[in-house]
Amino acid sequence: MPKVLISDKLSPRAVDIFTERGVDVDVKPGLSPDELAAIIGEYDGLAIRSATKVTRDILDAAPNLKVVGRAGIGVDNVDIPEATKRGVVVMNTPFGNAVTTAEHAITMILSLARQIPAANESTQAGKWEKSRFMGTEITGKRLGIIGCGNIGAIVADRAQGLKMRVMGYDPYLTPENATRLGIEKVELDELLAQADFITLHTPLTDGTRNIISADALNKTKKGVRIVNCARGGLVDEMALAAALGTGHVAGAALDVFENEPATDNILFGMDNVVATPHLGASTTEAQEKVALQVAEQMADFLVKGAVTNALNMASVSAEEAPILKPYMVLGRQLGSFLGQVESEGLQSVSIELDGKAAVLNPEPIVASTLAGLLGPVMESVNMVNAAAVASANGIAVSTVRHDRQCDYETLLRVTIKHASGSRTIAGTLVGGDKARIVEVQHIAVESDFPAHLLYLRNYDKPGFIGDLGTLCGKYGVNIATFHLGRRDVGGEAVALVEIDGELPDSMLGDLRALKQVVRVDALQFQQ
Ligand SMILES: NC(=O)C1=CN([C@@H]2O[C@H](COP(=O)(O)OP(=O)(O)OC[C@H]3O[C@@H](n4cnc5c(N)ncnc54)[C@H](O)[C@@H]3O)[C@@H](O)[C@H]2O)C=CC1
Ligand SMILES: O=C(O)CCC(=O)C(=O)O
Repeated sequence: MPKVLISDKLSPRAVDIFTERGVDVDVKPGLSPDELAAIIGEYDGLAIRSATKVTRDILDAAPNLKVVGRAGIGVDNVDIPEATKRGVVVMNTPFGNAVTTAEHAITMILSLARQIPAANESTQAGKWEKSRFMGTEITGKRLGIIGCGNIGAIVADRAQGLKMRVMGYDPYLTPENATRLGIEKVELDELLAQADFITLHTPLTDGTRNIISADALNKTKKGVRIVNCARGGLVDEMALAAALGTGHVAGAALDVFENEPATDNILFGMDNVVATPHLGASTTEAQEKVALQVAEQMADFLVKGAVTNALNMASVSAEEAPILKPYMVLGRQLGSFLGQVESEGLQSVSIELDGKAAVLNPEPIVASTLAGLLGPVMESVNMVNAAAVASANGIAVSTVRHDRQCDYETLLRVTIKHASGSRTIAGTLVGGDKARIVEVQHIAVESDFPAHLLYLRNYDKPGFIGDLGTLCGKYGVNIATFHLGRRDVGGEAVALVEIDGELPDSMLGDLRALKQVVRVDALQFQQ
């Protein structure tokens, strides 16, 4: 039974879902990095929110880890490139807390406009400072949204309900979507110059770090108010403190900070600052949704092979997973055959899907084929990183889905081009799920993918089988199955010979010396 660790505070519904779906679960929030590293080796899955940092050190200590599930949106606490290298799928729940976070941003806008937190504190302290808390109306004010994705779009909708005029800066926002969302699409400088309120809703990336810098703040309108419910690091906190100090920025409401937990920060204690401790996603409804969703996704992956909302792998639905699985095995074995035969100078790979295979989601099949192909040549290649590894090594990958009559009910063909030529192999599924070779170099020949297979290219001449049998006898190698194919009588031929156990190295030399033999490869297949 797969085993998952929940290392942050998640709704208890997650435990129920894991248990109902056949996954063992331990709940241990608040572990230090060392404590987590000491136990993570036992687990197949790790479910987190934002407190757990999934670093290279944690991944190094997790040889069995297959999936990290983030109950939330931002995954900047997970080292995705390192997870990918190790074949660990990283999933998030991209929608579960979006409404709640957008509502927090709207709350922050209103809190700033009417100075609610400070007014509350003063009133409850027995002061009656009516004239100190003069507010600003938000009706008709310009709201600039930086990042108009899921959350930004919901903020735009709610702000329009409050009669704000909404503009947005997002390089990936199409004019059509901007019109549909009622957002005036502008460049960053225009937004900075015109907005009365600026709210941030981008991920933290190299492109967005310090997007609100000292320079950007200089371009803003005097009296602007700034809201950040996305990530600390988007706003330069020193520059913001300076701009608040001069009064150029009238107020800032921050849910997120450069260093969290933020127990000390240059902005704390300033009159016009509202701060919350990363509460954007903290409503009962959102936490229920993300916990439930992450548990469902992780359990479906670990139990059925379904992949949903992964950031480093193609999606596979729970319905598709059992159908795709045998094709992924077939692709891996065909790839492995070619990868063992031809390991040098790979230039391109073409994966053709014919018959029933042509209507399937090709991405997982292609990923598995590439993992099989590159595995014998490169270390640490897996389904999760195979496409990236191929691309990084300049190997062009193409997929062809044929819409034509096929001799087989279903067929996969893999063709590679390498420095000195090309190789091709095709396979089918027998009985719906058993991988079988049906062609090598366009020569019809049938074989399973046994643990040990001799692949011989020879000439179709009398004496070959006798010579091969004699050598096997001499070395004590038992032939389990024997399959022959030829292009034409007396011409190029192929033999696929299943043997019981590994081929002795010295026998390989003797086989290659046989006069009818062109090449011999001793192949091994994962069972
Ligand atoms: N405070 C909290 O508790 C929460 C914070 N978040 C944060 O909110 C962020 C946004 O979440 P979603 O809207 O769901 O993500 P999303 O991926 O739907 O939207 C992000 C948008 O940012 C845009 N973007 C990327 N680079 C940009 C750039 N350089 N300039 C302007 N726009 C850029 C993208 O095109 C995209 O439209 C998350 O990445 C997460 O860090 C999310 C949930 C809760
Ligand atoms: O889990 C949380 O409380 C934080 C949520 C968040 O920041 C996110 O989903 O990106």
